Amino acid sequence: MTATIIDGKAFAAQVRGQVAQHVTRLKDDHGITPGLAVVLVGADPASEVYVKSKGKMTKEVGMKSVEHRLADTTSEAELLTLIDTLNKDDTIHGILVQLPLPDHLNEDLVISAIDPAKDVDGFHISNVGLLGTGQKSMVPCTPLGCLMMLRDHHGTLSGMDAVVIGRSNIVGKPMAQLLLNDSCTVTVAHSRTKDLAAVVRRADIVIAAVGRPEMVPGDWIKPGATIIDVGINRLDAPERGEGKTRLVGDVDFDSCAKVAGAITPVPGGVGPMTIACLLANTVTACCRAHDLPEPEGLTA
Ligand SMILES: Nc1nc2c(c(=O)[nH]1)N[C@@H](CN(C=O)c1ccc(C(=O)N[C@@H](CCC(=O)O)C(=O)O)cc1)CN2
Repeated sequence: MTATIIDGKAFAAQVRGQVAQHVTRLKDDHGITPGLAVVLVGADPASEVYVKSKGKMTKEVGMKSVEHRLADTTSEAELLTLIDTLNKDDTIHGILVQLPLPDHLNEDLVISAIDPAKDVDGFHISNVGLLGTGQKSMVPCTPLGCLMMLRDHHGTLSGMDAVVIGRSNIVGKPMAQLLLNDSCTVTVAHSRTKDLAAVVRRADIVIAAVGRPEMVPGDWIKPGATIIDVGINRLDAPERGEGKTRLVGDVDFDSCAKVAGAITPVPGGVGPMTIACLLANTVTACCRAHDLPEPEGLTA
């Protein structure tokens, strides 16, 4: 078998197109422009790239984009004051603090300062609780993107056996919750899971989100299974020239693609969906703030 490649880059462009249509409607029919504020503390090179990309795509879909770039010496009090100002700003519907934060800042405390209604990352404890109880919430962008790709590929996920490898608060746990809400039978595997190969082998859906390059080999995969690879690992690639690198996922793409029914590539799979879903969440937050119907197909 050779797996179908699920093209996250193309799908993300489609989602951004839908977001742009909703933005036009909000502007034309209601005089409202959705606004997203992104806060970056410090100068982590990867975060710089993601924040720049978020600003560019926010503007491309017609939304207001605000960027706050703070020095890595910024105190917790200064950051909390900025969040408070953004919480009170009616032109801002979504607030995102880029992670990771410098070590001296407490991520939990910072996230808990964001108004849950503007928490377009879905990391606030109120949103975690709402998702966990199957209620309307803001949903973390990466798992939402994975869910959209799975629904698009399969239609319904009901009754499917899903294994999520990784139990992070940002991906693994919310992903498991979303799959459960879609009536999958869900196993969350992690570093202490016994016989991980056997656990993965029974899955119709494998979500790999461990952050270990090419950890899942093809002989762990049930023939025909769908693999969503969340890993983004940068490896040295001297074969491409001095100082060159290449990106790989958490699954060994070549061996897995021979067995799976469908697979997301890295790059060009889950990554682009993360930013598309951030824009979708901002439109959703804007509609909720103004008591307007939510955009269909862009929420969980
Ligand atoms: N507050 C948040 N911080 C972080 C999040 C998040 O969702 N919220 N996620 C990641 C980083 N991230 C967005 O912020 C992100 C990661 C990767 C991509 C992406 O498109 N990746 C490309 C490859 C890019 C490259 O060449 O390096 C791909 O996979 O094709 C987008 C967004 C951590 N922080």
